[in-house]
Amino acid sequence: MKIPSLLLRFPHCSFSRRTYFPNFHFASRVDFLCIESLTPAQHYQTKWICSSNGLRRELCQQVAPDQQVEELSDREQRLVDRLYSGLIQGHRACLAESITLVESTQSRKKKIAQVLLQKVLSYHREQEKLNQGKPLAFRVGLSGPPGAGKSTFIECFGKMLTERKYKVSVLAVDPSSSTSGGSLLGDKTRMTELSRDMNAYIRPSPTRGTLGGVTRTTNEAILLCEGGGYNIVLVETVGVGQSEFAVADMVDMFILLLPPAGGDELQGIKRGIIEMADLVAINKADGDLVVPARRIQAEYVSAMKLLRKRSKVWRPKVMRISAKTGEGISDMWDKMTEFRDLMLTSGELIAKRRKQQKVWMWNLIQENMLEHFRSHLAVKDKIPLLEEKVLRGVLSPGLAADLLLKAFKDSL
Ligand SMILES: Nc1nc2c(ncn2[C@@H]2O[C@H](COP(=O)(O)OP(=O)(O)OP(=O)(O)O)[C@@H](O)[C@H]2O)c(=O)[nH]1
Repeated sequence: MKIPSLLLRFPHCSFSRRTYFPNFHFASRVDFLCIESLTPAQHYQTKWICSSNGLRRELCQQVAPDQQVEELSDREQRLVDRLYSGLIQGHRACLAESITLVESTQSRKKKIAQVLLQKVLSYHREQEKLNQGKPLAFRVGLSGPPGAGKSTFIECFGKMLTERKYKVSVLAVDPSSSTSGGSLLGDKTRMTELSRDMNAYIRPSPTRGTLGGVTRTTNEAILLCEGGGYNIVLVETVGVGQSEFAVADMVDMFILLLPPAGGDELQGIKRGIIEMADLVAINKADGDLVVPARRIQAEYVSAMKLLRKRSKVWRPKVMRISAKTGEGISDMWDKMTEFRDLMLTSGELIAKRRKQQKVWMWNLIQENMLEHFRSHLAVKDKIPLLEEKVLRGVLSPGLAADLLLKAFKDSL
């Protein structure tokens, strides 16, 4: 294996490079060694990481951008170039068009979208290197039951951030729109003031697709927003389904927004979501609702003490805010930046992002494999027949699955 370049090296550790690369004449002590190699034949980039735990190989990039570019027609290439340059110059129209492209289910458009994404990723890597390896944007997930005040909060919070010279993008994940035909997020006029702000970009939820599809495009939309210079990316979801679990796997910090109501009114909220929250904000702590908000805050503070510790440096916080009056919003941002800084300096943020990349990869594989399986010639025609036999009870589901899987494997 050709190992062309040494990227990182941290001193202070007892670890001999000679152990792993006998042909290399190494300096004696290194803590962490990271070597990247690009093997064009294999079409992927490999990163070798040595630590005191041994040597491991990580797959980093699918394909170098210029290898894919060759496959595009001149017209498609011009489209990629136009979107890319518009995007990195911060044109909102190009960002919107790029997100529409990644949301497309048409195979040619999907291919063009992947080329664009690769270009954006390369740009992203360069920018991160210039930023001393620190992430360019803070990715925040926001979830809460309908009526908790998410739009009111985003409007108030977003305006505060743009006034502080941040560029904010808001992405909505709402797979309910694909199943129920109506969108909980995005349909009505929400965040009217923020949507007029030149330093904010609001993307309503895509109106079709499975949860897997919507989350894939949301992950890609996050990258595009970051490429467009947005340094705060808010991903909003309704906390009554599965989407919030998917969102928690895309962001640096996960926030749960709750109204000052207990028990019955929060039935839809799953316990699991509370466990994922890095910060719980009890909204509407104004007027007559201050007292119930205090009570709910105390309840959550004690409940969260019992939860499993997920970070070495951060204990989830419970705060009271009012999105209507703006009270507590600035303090909440202070807590959020405290979280980001602690996670960054401890290395947990980077580790979390790496893990998320892996989850993302497996989600994509799962989704694509199933699609590939269902449409494969060896099984496509057999599926209706076997399904029907399973429905009539003349064939067990296990045996039907075995038959289909065998037909698929034999054809490989
Ligand atoms: N008193 C008070 N009311 C609030 C506050 N924030 C939101 N509301 C009200 O709560 C209602 C719901 O607010 P939204 O912002 O639409 O809530 P949402 O979570 O976005 O709701 P969905 O769009 O249905 O998911 C509205 O009538 C708001 O005016 C607050 O801080 N205090």
